[in-house]
Amino acid sequence: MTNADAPPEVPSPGWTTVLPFKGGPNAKSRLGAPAGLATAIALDCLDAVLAARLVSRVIVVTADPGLARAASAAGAGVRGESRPGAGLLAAIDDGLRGLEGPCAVLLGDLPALRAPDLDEALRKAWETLTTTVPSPAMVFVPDADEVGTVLLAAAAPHAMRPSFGPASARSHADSGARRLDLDLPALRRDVDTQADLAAARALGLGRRTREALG
Ligand SMILES: Nc1nc2c(ncn2[C@@H]2O[C@H](COP(=O)(O)OP(=O)(O)OP(=O)(O)O)[C@@H](O)[C@H]2O)c(=O)[nH]1
Ligand SMILES: C[C@H](OP(=O)(O)O)C(=O)O
Repeated sequence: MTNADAPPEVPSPGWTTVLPFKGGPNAKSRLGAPAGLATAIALDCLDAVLAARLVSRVIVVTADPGLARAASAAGAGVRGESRPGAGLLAAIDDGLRGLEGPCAVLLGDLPALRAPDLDEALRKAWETLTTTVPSPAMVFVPDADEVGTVLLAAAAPHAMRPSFGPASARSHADSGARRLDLDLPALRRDVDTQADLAAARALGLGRRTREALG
């Protein structure tokens, strides 16, 4: 197919993006990270989301007062957890409550993420949600290991059925979400372990994470 034959790009509207941050002393426990590193990873990810052109509103959900202050100072809307300690899915529910229009949940442990990566993913998400027949209710991007999920998106919050947790890529696919095939390694590089952190470093870490690592 030549460029002249390519279908026209579907313009994407602005997205509300929900970012859950656990924070506190138990954040990134598998990484064995000191609190400063977990916070740096979260805030680098937030910076990329705030800079994305297709993101019109950012909602951070966290029970961590320090992260809440930093996220608010950076320009994000911040919500506390209505049921602290109830876990990730409860926090995501808090973030999605009362939203309207296209919305995405992005997990907040992506320290190599850049704004153009997220823009490309959201553009593809909108195209897939609006032009695929039959249209999927949700789309998702699996993590680099193909086990977890980094991004889940829908045209409206009532269509969101998040099933983040163990093997969530499979759970989201089983629930009818369409997988987005994207060549965006930094978007898919979540950091759970030291090996993941080394892989993220090779892609290029955000400033705060670099500084936290010395
Ligand atoms: N608000 C909120 N965010 C959470 C919660 N659990 C996980 N998250 C966030 O969801 C994303 C993915 O979670 P994980 O990779 O399991 O992160 P984590 O729980 O800090 O890491 P581990 O302790 O190693 O499991 C990260 O951005 C976490 O901060 C929670 O209970 N509340
Ligand atoms: C929550 C989970 O994240 P992971 O623990 O795999 O980072 C997921 O991908 O759904």
